[in-house]
Amino acid sequence: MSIGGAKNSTVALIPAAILADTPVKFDSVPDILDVHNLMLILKSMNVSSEFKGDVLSIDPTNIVEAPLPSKAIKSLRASYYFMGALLGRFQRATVSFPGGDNIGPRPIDQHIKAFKALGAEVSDHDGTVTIQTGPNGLHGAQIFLDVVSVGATINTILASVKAPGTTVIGNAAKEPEIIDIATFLNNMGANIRGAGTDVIRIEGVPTLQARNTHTIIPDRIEAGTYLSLAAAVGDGVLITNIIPEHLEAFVAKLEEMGCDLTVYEDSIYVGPSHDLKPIQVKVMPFPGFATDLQQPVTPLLFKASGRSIIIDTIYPKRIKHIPELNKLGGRIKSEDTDEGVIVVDPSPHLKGAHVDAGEIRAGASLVIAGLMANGTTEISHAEYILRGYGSIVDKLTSIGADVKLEVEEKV
Ligand SMILES: CC(=O)N[C@H]1[C@@H](OP(=O)(O)OP(=O)(O)OC[C@H]2O[C@@H](n3ccc(=O)[nH]c3=O)[C@H](O)[C@@H]2O)O[C@H](CO)[C@@H](O)[C@@H]1O
Ligand SMILES: C=C(OP(=O)(O)O)C(=O)O
Repeated sequence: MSIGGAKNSTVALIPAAILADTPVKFDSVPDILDVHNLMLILKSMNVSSEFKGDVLSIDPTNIVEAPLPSKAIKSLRASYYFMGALLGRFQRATVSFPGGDNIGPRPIDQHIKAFKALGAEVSDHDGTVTIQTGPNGLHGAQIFLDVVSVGATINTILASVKAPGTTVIGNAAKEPEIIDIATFLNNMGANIRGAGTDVIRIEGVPTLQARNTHTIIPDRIEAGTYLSLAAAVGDGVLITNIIPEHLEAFVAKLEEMGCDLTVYEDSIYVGPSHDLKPIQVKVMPFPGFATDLQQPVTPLLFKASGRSIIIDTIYPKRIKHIPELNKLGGRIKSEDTDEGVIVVDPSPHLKGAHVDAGEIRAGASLVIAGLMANGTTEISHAEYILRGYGSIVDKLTSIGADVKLEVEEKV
């Protein structure tokens, strides 16, 4: 089975495309709902886009300022990248407050702090954020983020990449997706240094022009999800198109449990698991164990010989999967919802049931547990899963799972 392009890169690259003065092309684009919703948002600005195979072509050369469709904006978190991208393009932006999955509070104060430092005025009325600049537009600035935020780091890059002067982002997030966005922009003529470290320096440039197709990095969260699935129920599965360096913390934990993994240059083989040990996982910003993988790893912990503990320091309220997994026979509880402590006890007798996805990664954990369980599991609100797992039915079928999608709804 092969991993697709990273959702969290793609959903930033598409808004970033409107900064270009030429058409832009991406390949290795995952066929996920978030991409289709972003294409609707582009259309509302007269930006044409075409998605064929795994190539997405975007032509922003006739872009106009227009109200953005609020249903599409609310369907995904990453619509906040239009704040930074529109600011970079037009020196102003009006975007409704982004949606995204319910995984606890998700403030955007650090994004706003950065826009203000770059010279913008920001106001928020009835869920719509209006960002304006004076006659001189944006300018470079020194910004130190109070919390390590992927979204605020990328949004600051988008807003400042064409702003005259030097911008320095301190305490920047180091996720691989940030490097991917910087690579795309630098290949168009941007001057961004330090992406992937916690200090990023940007010299503003007047124009960005695409000269080649940008290949999106593989999705490390999709990869981690299928690694967990393969370790939990597989009889030997090879997962290809992986950058193992992006999954070191995750792979280390699976090895600590006793999973049988062989890591190659760009693929990982997962052998059948026997005698798994419990683990303690503390979620951290990259290169730590990703919060987006705490739910997908949980069903695997059911197979361990003792109690495992997960502490989600990033989203302590990311617990929508718990009651649903328990309906399948899981034995999980959230002990301290302020600290994000989740306790997972051995749960060897899973039984199919009707459960609700609730959000993307909770949904992914239910798919894994459903495949581990005896009998049939029916997952409602599967559209959350389709937000981020391209061709999931085909991929699961290719490794022998019996899965079907009954109704394909948009979020
Ligand atoms: C589209 C996308 O890339 N989504 C990912 C991104 O979300 P997102 O970019 O929204 O997450 P952040 O990295 O910004 O959030 C990290 C932490 O900082 C806090 N925070 C963030 C911004 C802010 O202005 N103020 C603030 O307090 C958040 O509440 C959270 O506790 O990174 C998360 C953390 O790896 C992942 O779970 C999401 O899958
Ligand atoms: C929470 C996630 O996505 P988003 O930030 O797009 O809601 C995720 O991918 O796990």
